[in-house]
Amino acid sequence: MENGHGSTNCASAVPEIKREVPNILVTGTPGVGKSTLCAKLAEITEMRWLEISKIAIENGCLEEYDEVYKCPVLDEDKLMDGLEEIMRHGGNIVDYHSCEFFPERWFDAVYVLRADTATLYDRLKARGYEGKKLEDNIDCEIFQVILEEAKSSYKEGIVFEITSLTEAQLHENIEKICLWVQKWFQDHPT
Ligand SMILES: Nc1ncnc2c1ncn2[C@@H]1O[C@H](COP(=O)(O)OP(=O)(O)O)[C@@H](O)[C@H]1O
Repeated sequence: MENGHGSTNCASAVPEIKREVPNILVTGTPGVGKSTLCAKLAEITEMRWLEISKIAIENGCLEEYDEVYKCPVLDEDKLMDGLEEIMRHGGNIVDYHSCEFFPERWFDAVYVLRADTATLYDRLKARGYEGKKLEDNIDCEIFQVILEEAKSSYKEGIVFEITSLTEAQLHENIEKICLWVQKWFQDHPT
């Protein structure tokens, strides 16, 4: 089966089952606030927070090390195969800074977090990013690369752009997503 970009992976041969709990993808440039949002959301909804970067390391799903960006490169197929079963059953909040390689059928909602340049710069600097890695991540946000990726990989109606720069916005976003989850349950009675 194809994902949003036409690539394939062998896990998609597994027959689909009807999810009783939705799957949510939270994506965006590093530093936009994905982990902060996901941690809170997982606590409130009791859904499972899947930090893809950590899962990839823990399960040996890394192919090589990118010296320019100083980060590991994912073995996407191995990772997708490993996650297939857990995603089929639903109840997951997937947290990753890219979104085009996940199978489209996995997600019921895709939240793309956005941040302004000044805030993102400070956050990434504080994290120790510098040089090309810092510049490219800032450019990625300015040119809304992840938002465009999400829009071209998932159905328009399930992609939501949100901003999480302050505590107040964080709470607004949590409320908004919790309402979306409630509505999903109403629309998908068991
Ligand atoms: N809504 C928010 N209000 C204030 N600070 C935030 C908010 N969201 C994230 N941060 C801060 O921004 C930094 C990056 O957030 P993080 O959740 O780690 O981003 P990501 O997971 O997208 O890389 C952290 O220091 C975090 O405390």
